[in-house]
Amino acid sequence: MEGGEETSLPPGAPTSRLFEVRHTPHSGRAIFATQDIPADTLVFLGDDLAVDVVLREYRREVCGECFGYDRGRDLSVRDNSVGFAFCSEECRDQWRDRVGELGVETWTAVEKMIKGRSREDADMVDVGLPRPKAEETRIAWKGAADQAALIRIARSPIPPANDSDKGEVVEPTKQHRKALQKALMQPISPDVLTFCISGTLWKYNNPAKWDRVLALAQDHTPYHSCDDLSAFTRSYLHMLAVCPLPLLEHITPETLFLLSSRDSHNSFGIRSLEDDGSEFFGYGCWPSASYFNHSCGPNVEKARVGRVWQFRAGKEIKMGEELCITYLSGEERKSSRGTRMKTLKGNWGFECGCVRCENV
Ligand SMILES: C[S@@+](CC[C@H](N)C(=O)[O-])C[C@H]1O[C@@H](n2cnc3c(N)ncnc32)[C@H](O)[C@@H]1O
Repeated sequence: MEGGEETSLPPGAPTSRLFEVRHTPHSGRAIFATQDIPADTLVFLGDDLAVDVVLREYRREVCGECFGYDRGRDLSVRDNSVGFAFCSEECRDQWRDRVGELGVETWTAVEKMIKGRSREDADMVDVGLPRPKAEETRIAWKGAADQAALIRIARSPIPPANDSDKGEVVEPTKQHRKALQKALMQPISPDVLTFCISGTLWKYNNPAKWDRVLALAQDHTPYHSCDDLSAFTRSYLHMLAVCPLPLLEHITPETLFLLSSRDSHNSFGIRSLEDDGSEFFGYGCWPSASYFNHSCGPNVEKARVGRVWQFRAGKEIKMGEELCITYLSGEERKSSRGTRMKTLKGNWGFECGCVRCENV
């Protein structure tokens, strides 16, 4: 939304006596100081993590709940059935409470599928390939729909013969079971699958908060490449093939696409807390924290403490000034204007209009 015509606060936007969210002509919604803010003031805590991915290669070393990490050592509390490790029993219990009984069942079913494979398929890294356009994306999801319909029937419970309220029941046949087997034989992309499961479970557990995700800035072409898009449609079918039955109606192309389209321009990297964040463990989407725009000369510093982002004034901020963080990683911040512009355009899809870039 551009042009300042919209005045209402989007659901889930951050609120504070220190700042307000307003529309800007060129960079969407942004956060502006409503009073002078002294340096080092804690301006906001973002604690509403909605979707998170701990990359498969870090699952033994990074706590599934608080993202704690001990220099690459395997964590002490392993929950092999769900495929996560935790730094303490407390973290494991919190994780189980958060995902709920259906969540635990889901992760268990998915882990069983991944472990049953002779070879784990790696997620592709495909930076720089052409992104599938909206029409290609629509066609790919439509292509998955026919197989999805067969899998749903293969997994539908058959009501007892004397059940008078049968409705339109299609009995599963060989064709339906074959579609399910075919889906299971497709390569698994564990990190894409994790993203899809995490988001679907969050939506299932927090239906009233879904509008906070929908309110975020969206990317209409969120898939990095055709391979990435295909990893999502395969993950959709994998989920339909193994997730517990009560979750099936919640696993839809619409939900998975909306998750990607909002995550794309709003996710934060989950990185190591030391070494300038050199280890990239995964990423997550915190809707309230997604209203900070980027500046190449930011006045707000962000730091992750467990599952929470702390935002602090990095310098004195005057009333009316925009509060900005940087989206660039350590090394990227030191690069030239041209390189920064290219990185921001490639990763976040915008031409940086920050004061540092404009003043060159
Ligand atoms: C995490 S969101 C920030 C909040 C966003 N402005 C909104 O309305 O929801 C990131 C998006 O904000 C916009 N944005 C952030 N920083 C910007 C900047 N320095 N120049 C131009 N656009 C920017 C881009 O559209 C970017 O993809």
